[in-house]
Amino acid sequence: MTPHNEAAKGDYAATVLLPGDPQRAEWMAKTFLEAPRCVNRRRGALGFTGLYRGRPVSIQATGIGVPSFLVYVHELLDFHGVKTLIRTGTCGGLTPNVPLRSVVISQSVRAESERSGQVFGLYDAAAGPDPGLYAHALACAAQLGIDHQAGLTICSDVFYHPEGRARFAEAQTLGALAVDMETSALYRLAAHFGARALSLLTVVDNIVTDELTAYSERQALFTDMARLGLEVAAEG
Ligand SMILES: O=P(O)(O)O[C@H]1O[C@H](CO)[C@@H](O)[C@H]1O
Ligand SMILES: O=c1cc[nH]c(=O)[nH]1
Repeated sequence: MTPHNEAAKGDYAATVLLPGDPQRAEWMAKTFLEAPRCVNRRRGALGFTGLYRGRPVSIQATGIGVPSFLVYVHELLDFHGVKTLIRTGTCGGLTPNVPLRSVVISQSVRAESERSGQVFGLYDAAAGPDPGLYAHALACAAQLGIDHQAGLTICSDVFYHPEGRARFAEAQTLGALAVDMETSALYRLAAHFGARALSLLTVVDNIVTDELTAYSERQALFTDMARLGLEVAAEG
């Protein structure tokens, strides 16, 4: 048990999928895992453990933004000894070439703020995805016929920003594909603890074209990303 998670040692598998939204965590667990068991309800940050293709896998909701993410994932790594983290998040497309509902695989990440997620330098490691997980995700996505792109993603601390889309101009010149709010923390924290990490993101809106998916279609929307994350978890 930790201050934010009622699970006992041993309740989490060594590999944990990390959606932000607790409803996505519950849907993924009940849709894809055999014998899913809820291991955390504290603060509604639902966590589940079950089997995927006979191997133990957990799914833990992390909430919105780096501060929330750092709490839940630090405790998974430090207390529960988790070794592999696969974010199954959502993102906003930063280029018209990233189709709505497709999957972005974060090959590298830039935090919008240099200070984001840093605790006196603790997590200040040059960090990216685990090369093995990344390569495996690319191969699985191709094999499963999942519409995907891999590249630079941006991690922002602010969803509603007074500058609107203009604040992403520099990122767009760097070729950034999409923005989310947790991936830089994922890669930094995993590097600090010597864990493996990968961020998979479904495009739910596009900041350039103003296209938007409806929340009501989101379960079906996440099928590709969930399958991809679980396949990487099972074999990666
Ligand atoms: O859908 P999740 O996984 O929460 O991810 C994205 O959605 C939230 C913003 O709406 C942020 O957490 C962002 O990173
Ligand atoms: O526009 C978006 C969509 C999802 N997540 C974000 O952080 N931004």
